[in-house]
Amino acid sequence: MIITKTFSFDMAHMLDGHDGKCNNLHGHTYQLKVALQGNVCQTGAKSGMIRDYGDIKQCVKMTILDFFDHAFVYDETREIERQIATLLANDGRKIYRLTKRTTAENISQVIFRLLKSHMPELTYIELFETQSSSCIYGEVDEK
Ligand SMILES: Nc1nc2c(c(=O)[nH]1)N=C([C@H](O)[C@H](O)COP(=O)(O)OP(=O)(O)OP(=O)(O)O)CN2
Ligand SMILES: [Zn+2]
Repeated sequence: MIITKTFSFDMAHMLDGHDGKCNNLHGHTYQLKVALQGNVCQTGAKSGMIRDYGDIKQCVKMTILDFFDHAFVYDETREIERQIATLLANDGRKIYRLTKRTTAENISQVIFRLLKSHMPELTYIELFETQSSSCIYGEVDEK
């Protein structure tokens, strides 16, 4: 049995060196689906639940949304992205640093690993960059 919960956040990024429009600074409203698999609790306040949806919400907020929502997420290996991030940070704006390109694939890996350390039942995530483009990343990929 798998339970899922879906979140939304807005994020600015650029794919420096991309051979198309994504070379430019732009943003997306990402949809993040998290999926958890585990034993259903049999007793107490959480009886009948794998994990309380409210607890999942709290965890995703504190671990992901507080950092990514309305942030400029950048690849520290790219000079121009670093310069923009520095400019924004010096003016008190929200930035988040990755050590690689901010593709859906790479962001998914980062998000999965951050969440997994707080929610061991996490099985996979699906990150929608647009309504028609998503990346699924999970335990199978980790092994
Ligand atoms: N495999 C990947 N390809 C692309 C990524 C990515 O993360 N992984 N990212 C981009 C850009 O960020 C771009 O903003 C999104 O590209 P695209 O889907 O082409 O954008 P559209 O606005 O045209 O999306 P529609 O859903 O088709 O309207 C590029 N490629
Ligand atoms: Zn994009």
